[in-house]
Parts: sequence; structure tokens; C-alpha cells
Amino acid sequence: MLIPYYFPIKANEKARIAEQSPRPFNGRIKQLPASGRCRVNCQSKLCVAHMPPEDFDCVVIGAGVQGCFTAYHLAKNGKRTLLLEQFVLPHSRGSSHGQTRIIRKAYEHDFYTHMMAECYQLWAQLEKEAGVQLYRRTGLLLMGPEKGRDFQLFRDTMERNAIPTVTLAPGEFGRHIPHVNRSPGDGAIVDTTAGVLYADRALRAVQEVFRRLGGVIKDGEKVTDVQPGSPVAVTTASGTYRAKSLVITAGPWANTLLSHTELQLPLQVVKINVCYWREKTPGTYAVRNRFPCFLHVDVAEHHIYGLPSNEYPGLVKVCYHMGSETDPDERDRQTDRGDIDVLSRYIARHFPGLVPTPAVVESCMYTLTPDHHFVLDCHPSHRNIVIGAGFSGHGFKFGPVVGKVLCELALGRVPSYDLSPFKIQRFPPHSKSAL
Ligand SMILES: Cc1cc2nc3c(=O)[nH]c(=O)nc-3n(C[C@H](O)[C@H](O)[C@H](O)COP(=O)(O)OP(=O)(O)OC[C@H]3O[C@@H](n4cnc5c(N)ncnc54)[C@H](O)[C@@H]3O)c2cc1C
Ligand SMILES: O=C(O)[C@@H]1CCCCN1
Repeated sequence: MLIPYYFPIKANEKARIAEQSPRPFNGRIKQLPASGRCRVNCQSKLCVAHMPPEDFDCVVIGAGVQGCFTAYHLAKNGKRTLLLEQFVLPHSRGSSHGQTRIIRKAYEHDFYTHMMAECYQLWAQLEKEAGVQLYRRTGLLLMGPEKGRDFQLFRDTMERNAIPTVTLAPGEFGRHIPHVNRSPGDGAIVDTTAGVLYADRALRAVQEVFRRLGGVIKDGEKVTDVQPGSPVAVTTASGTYRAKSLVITAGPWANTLLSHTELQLPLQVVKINVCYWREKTPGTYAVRNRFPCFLHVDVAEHHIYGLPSNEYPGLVKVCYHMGSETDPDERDRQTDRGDIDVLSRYIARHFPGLVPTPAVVESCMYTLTPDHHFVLDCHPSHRNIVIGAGFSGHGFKFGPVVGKVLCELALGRVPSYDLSPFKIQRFPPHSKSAL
């Protein structure tokens, strides 16, 4: 259920969460003696539960795209940084896995388009540092009712920001974009800066550079407790780590982590069916034949988008920009396929060169905020805890800049961007009657 406000957790809820969390050494750093050595005479040489804490400048929880880039920027700033990940890396249980993501400057709001300029530079920098290609330019075809609100918002933002575009008049659409049936009344604009990011490869690259910079990644270590304070302490099954600041970039698990800090955000986690559709004639919509990414707005209740066939030869990724609510730990129990029915009808109507039954269906999750804008902010009660959450299905391309601003917040610096659209305070405050 969507929680329409943020609120401190009630005492009985906290007790329930505490009960479910295995807490080595009660998870309370203050119970360790000043020497940092185990005061419990457990006689075991392999005493994990009573290990002395380790000190870092910053601990980052969650090695998805946002946590990895935050850790990377912290390490670039010479900070001793620990990146903790609950699963063994690489994994496919969060939001950042998979082969591809769209990168584009086309947006409905200036503040995203402004951030994209630096994102492109930082992606290119990572490509150089890691010696791998992470971006392939394809362009993004924006389609939608020409008089519709969403289409106009995109078009106006692109115009205001002088994004290089090509507008396709109805008469010339088929010549440039063959094998796509355009709806009458639809406008079509190509953001020529857009393209594909190789997501899994990008995560590997940023983790590798982070390690090269002296950063420490501990995977297979789930954080089970957070003790706010200065230093802040986080506990996993392997021990307790202390740091001057903490960044929580836990994707769909953000609220689980935040429950240890008496904060809940209005986040809704949904499972996305990532569908690939077979080309009737291989190559029809191929990246090598310059078929672009596309975003079709106002064609269904939510946007429909796609990427050219590339990662799986002969298969085109076309997805619905919404899914059904899920518990991130029970993702595979969510079996709703209503979105796939919408997509099948869409494919049959608009993409005559695709078989309208998905050939491959993978899973991913969105963590949605009510306005679909990110949360990039300090914790309201603990300023050395920084939160990056609610990336609402469009955060990957921003990873390098999100990481930069979360790093700035963690270091107590003035962030490079106006973060007012991303503040926690934009959510209506806790109202007693609603609890
Ligand atoms: C199908 C799909 C398509 C998308 N398409 C695009 C696109 O085209 N372009 C774009 O820009 N964006 C896109 N996105 C959105 C983008 O992928 C996400 O916004 C982004 O990956 C979110 O990253 P994250 O780091 O916040 O979350 P995650 O990747 O989920 O990372 C959070 C990490 O925290 C770890 N964690 C959680 N709890 C704990 C704990 N207690 N202890 C330790 N570790 C923990 C998790 O295991 C996970 O690895 C898409 C998303 C999906 C699902
Ligand atoms: O961020 C993106 O570019 C895409 C657009 C459509 C929905 C999924 N994310």
C-alpha cells in the first residue's frame, strides 16, 4: 500500500522489525568497550559477533548503480569508503542489473535535462578509466499525441534547453523509422543525443575503478542494523562498522533500512516484467541498422518504451513503465501479467515486424515516489545519514551525478545542483490521524 507521507515508526513496529533482524552483539556499538575488543569472553578465535568495529570515513549501503557511483566519488575525494552489498556480486535481485538502459536528455523537467549534461561527461570519463564502452548512441524517438500534455512537456523542455533534435513530419516518418505504425495525431521527435548504456558492464566498471582507488567492497553482507550517531554504526552478520557518515542507497529496500532510523518514505516498490519480443525478420529493429530507442507517451495508462535489438540478437526490448506492487524479498511471487497483455496489444498495433508474444521475460523493480522524482537528501534527524532513494524507474542514466551529489552531502559540502525537487520535506508531513 502506498504510504502518502513520511513518518517516524511507532514503537511496536520498531519492536517487530528488531525481532526480525539478527543482531550480532545486540547491534549496539556502545556496548563495545573503548578498546574496541570483545568484552564477552567467548573464547572463540573466530568470534564474528564480537569483532571490533572498523572505522571508515563513509559507509555506503547498497551496490546498485547509485551506491557504486557514490562510493566511487567518495574514493575519488580520498575518503576511506566501505560499500556494503547484501547479495554476492553481480546479482539480479535489485534494480540495476540487466544489459541495457536508456540514456537521454529528453525530459519533462528542466532540472533533469540540466543534470544530464554532466552525466554524459562522467559516463565518458568512466569509459576512459575502465577502458570499456558503456554508451552507444542510437537516438531516442519520442512519440505521443501532439496535443497531449506529456508530449508537449518533453518537446518544450528539449526546445528550451536547445537539445539537438529532429522532428519527423507524418509524411517522412516511415522513411526514417520503417516498420513502425504511427498513430494518427501523434507527433514524433528524435533526441539525437540519446542512446543505450550497457548496465551490467557499467556496474562492473564503476566497482573496479572504486576498488582501484582503494575502496572496499564487502558483498554478501546484509546490513541488519543502523545506529545513528557520530560515528554512525552499521551491523552485518560479519561485524559492526563505524563511519563519520552513512549513505543509504538500498533501492527497493530503502524503507527497510530507514526503519532503523525512525523514518519511512512514501515509496512503492513494483515488479517490472522486462519483455523481449522476437523480430519476424532478424535485424528489422537492430541497433546496427540504426533503429533508435523509443518512448511512446499517452498511448496507454503509462508510457511504453523500447530499445533496439542488440543484447539478445533478434530480440527487441519493449516494456511498460509500470508494474504491480511487490515486497522486494518476494519479487517472484508477484505474477501479475496485465502489463504484458497491454504490451502484446501495443506490439500488434505499432510494431508489425515483431511477434506479439514475448520471447523472454525477465524481472526488475522500480521504487516509486508519489511524484516520480528522486529522493536525494540528508536524513531529517541525523544529518550524517544521506539518502538516495525512489529513483522511480529512470535513475540509471543519472548514476554518475547522483553519486556526486550524495558524496557532497555525505561530506557536508554544498551540492552542485539545486536539490529542492528531491527533498524529503516535499512529502506531506506525518499526520496523526492518518497513522
Ligand atoms: C526494467 C527497468 C528498466 C529501467 N530502465 C531505465 C532506463 O532506461 N534508464 C534509466 O535511466 N533508468 C532505468 N531504470 C531505472 C534504474 O535502473 C534504477 O533507477 C536504478 O537502477 C536504481 O538503482 P539503485 O542503486 O537505487 O537500486 P538497486 O540497484 O536496487 O541497488 C540497491 C542495492 O542495495 C542493496 N541492499 C538493499 N538492502 C541492503 C542491506 N540491508 N544490506 C546491504 N545491501 C542492501 C540491494 O541488494 C541492491 O543491490 C529501469 C529500471 C528497471 C527496473
Ligand atoms: O529512464 C528511461 O529513460 C526509461 C524511460 C521509460 C521508462 C523506463 N526508463
